[in-house]
Amino acid sequence: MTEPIIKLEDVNVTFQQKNQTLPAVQHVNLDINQGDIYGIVGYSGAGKSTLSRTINLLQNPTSGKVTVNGRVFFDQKVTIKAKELRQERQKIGMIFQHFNLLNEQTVIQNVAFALKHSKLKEKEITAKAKELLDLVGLGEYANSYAAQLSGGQQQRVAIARALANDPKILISDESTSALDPQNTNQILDLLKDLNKRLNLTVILITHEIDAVKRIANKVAVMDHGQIIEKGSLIDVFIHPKQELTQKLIGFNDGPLKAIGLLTKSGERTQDETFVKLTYTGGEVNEPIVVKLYKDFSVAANIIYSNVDFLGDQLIGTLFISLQGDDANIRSSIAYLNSHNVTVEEIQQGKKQNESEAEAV
Ligand SMILES: Nc1ncnc2c1ncn2[C@@H]1O[C@H](COP(=O)(O)OP(=O)(O)OP(=O)(O)O)[C@@H](O)[C@H]1O
Repeated sequence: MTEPIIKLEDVNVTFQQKNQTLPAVQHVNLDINQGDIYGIVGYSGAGKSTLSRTINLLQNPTSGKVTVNGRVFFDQKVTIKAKELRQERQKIGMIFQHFNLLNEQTVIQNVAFALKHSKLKEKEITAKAKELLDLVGLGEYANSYAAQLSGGQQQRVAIARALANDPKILISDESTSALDPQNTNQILDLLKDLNKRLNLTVILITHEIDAVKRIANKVAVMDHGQIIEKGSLIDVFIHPKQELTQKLIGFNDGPLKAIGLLTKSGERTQDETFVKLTYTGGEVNEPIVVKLYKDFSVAANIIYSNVDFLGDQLIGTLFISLQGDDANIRSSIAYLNSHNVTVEEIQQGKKQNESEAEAV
């Protein structure tokens, strides 16, 4: 297995504020692989920016270990010389909510500015800046002034500037937070495109879960300086374990409440088995309800169904009640499991009580 491009081991950052000690980042362990789009999501103050700044030592950890591109930057103390750190930082581009462009300079001058200290000659710098502007779809705006561009276009210039030194990693710290939904999606799609074309590793710091949903393949949820949940986007979205994760992703507990109420009111009989089915796109190509009835004599009533997208992956969710002979119900669940449908049985007692408690 290849080494992660970024490895954070038990990273802590503590700030002293007056007489108080503030643990901004606590015991963070994170492996980010080359080519990942890693979403780091959480509410304001969770420690996301501070954590991302430890990657290039813009913020020194209080303790822990930071390894980037195979170089140990920090191991309980800074372990890299200042000059080498400057070189290594060039491999890590950053973009922010505010574009920080030089408004009185042209777009191409803004990008060329990042190459000022490179070994390239002036002509080469101009050619490279033009190439970068083409890459972000702004070639025709090269000679416009930064201030004349829309927010989305200005963020594109900032992206071109961040890519000037051919970084392997791009840290996007709330880069779409100041943009309207259309520009947000265009910038996110550009990041995804750059990730594919350049094999660029992207760290997407955001409080907007939809941004993560649109382009990330991995996600970490931060709360009070800690990573409380992390993993592949699909796993975390389908099986969110922490309450905060459920809240962030807008986990719909309506179906559980409905099942609780149905059983409580006696509308449904005790011999029903309630299940939640989850499947990813293309995997369910037989009509489940018909199949269960025809082959297993199990009647399936749909309580709730939904389809959602994670990137371009379709995720289907179905809450159904199964009625029939117990052995047949078991066989039908086994059938579903063997057809790439995740089946979760809803323990009426437990989930019902939980959902009732929430409903009060
Ligand atoms: N340089 C600093 N000195 C003291 N406290 C700081 C410093 N930087 C951040 N903090 C504090 O650390 C905590 C985490 O801040 P951080 O900016 O990392 O959170 P965040 O999740 O990125 O939120 P936001 O999106 O609002 O910036 C906050 O309580 C913040 O006030």
